[in-house]
Amino acid sequence: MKAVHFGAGNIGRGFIGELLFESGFETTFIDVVQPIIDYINASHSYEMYVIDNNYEKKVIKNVKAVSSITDEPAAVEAICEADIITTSVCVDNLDKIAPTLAKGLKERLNRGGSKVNVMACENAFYATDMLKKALVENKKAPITEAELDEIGAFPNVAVDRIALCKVVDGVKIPQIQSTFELVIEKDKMVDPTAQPIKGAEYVENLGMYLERKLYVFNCGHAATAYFGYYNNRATIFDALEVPEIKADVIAVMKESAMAMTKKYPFTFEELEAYIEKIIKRISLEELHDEVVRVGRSPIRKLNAKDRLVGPALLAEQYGLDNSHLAKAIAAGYAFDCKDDEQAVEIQNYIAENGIEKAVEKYSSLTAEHALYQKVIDAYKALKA
Ligand SMILES: NC(=O)c1ccc[n+]([C@@H]2O[C@H](COP(=O)([O-])OP(=O)(O)OC[C@H]3O[C@@H](n4cnc5c(N)ncnc54)[C@H](O)[C@@H]3O)[C@@H](O)[C@H]2O)c1
Ligand SMILES: O=P(O)(O)OC[C@@H](O)[C@@H](O)[C@H](O)[C@H](O)CO
Repeated sequence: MKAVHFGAGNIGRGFIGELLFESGFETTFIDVVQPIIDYINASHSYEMYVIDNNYEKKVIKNVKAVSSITDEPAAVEAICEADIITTSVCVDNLDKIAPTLAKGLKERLNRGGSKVNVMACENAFYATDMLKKALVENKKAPITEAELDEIGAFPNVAVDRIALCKVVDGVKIPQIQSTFELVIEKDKMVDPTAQPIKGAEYVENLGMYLERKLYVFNCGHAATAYFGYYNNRATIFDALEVPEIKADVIAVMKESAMAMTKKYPFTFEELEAYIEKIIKRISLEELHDEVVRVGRSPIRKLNAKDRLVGPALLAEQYGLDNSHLAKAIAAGYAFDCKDDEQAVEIQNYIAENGIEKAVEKYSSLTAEHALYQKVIDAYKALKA
């Protein structure tokens, strides 16, 4: 069995690549970073380490890598031959992989190939749907929605594993936490009874798992990163060592959890137990997970559908308290990390246009939302 995975980064190699290997796939990674491609091809294997298991070394075999920049025909060929196609490139890059993927799927269709599952393993609100939209909208390799439906199936996915890396000789080597969850939208698969990736869960009600992951876990994680950054803490562990930050983060997660209980059949007690488990996982000292990694790409994270504004709006819709979420969003707007392109863009925009216009532009909030003024007030309080 053959797999194609776009993005040989922390999650690509440290999570999806491992599960594909354990499930018997021969995986072709498609990436744009030549040193990673060369490293994988040197031995057709790669190493990864399990942080919370005494850095146990795992070797993942039966892999190769191709560059979509210098060898797109090889990428297209791999897509034509694949039994499954996955991605983990960050949703901001889905439009960049779309032309190569579209070219491959169109060629597969022209050759009369079989229908293939395509899944975007990204932290976002229904990332596979976003990928499908990017495929249809890409101008370089036109493909219609009808053609996509003829050659592919597009299940959404919830993806959970803390995957970091250590740089050795210029190559990022994945360092992962043992706990993981990969939840797949069963009814959208080519064959809803098949379970091609071992270790994954196949469910009919993905929404509740996806939103719990993004709106509770990633929500609390991002809040920790932004509060921590504001308070000059380097890592998530350091941030959660500060009792006030920890209390605020738990309050943020509970506001989000309360909204989840209105939308889905979760009890608040279940979600409290989930929050406790997540706080334990993210505050493991050995992770050395930097607040700048967890807070990265704030334009993406402050989007109305993403992990902070998404649950805050949901809480508002149900008439629930979202004041701690508003404070976390404000801290996101205060994230002035110079090494993060998106943070620099937001800071420049705020400097030129003010926080009000920034909140309108990046979070699509207007004075019609009660949340709008709460975020602005919280931001001004932070800056006072
Ligand atoms: N790291 C985690 O703990 C974690 C956990 C769950 C989900 N995720 C999600 O997984 C995705 C990837 O995160 P990551 O931490 O692995 O990031 P990463 O930066 O380590 O990996 C991204 C990879 O994508 C590659 N890439 C970028 N643009 C590309 C393009 N146009 N074509 C091909 N490859 C391209 C990069 O070179 C890199 O190797 C994100 O959506 C993230 O939200 C991450
Ligand atoms: O990957 P991002 O940038 O969407 O979010 C940063 C972290 O919250 C994220 O990578 C978590 O570590 C991961 O989602 C855990 O499963």
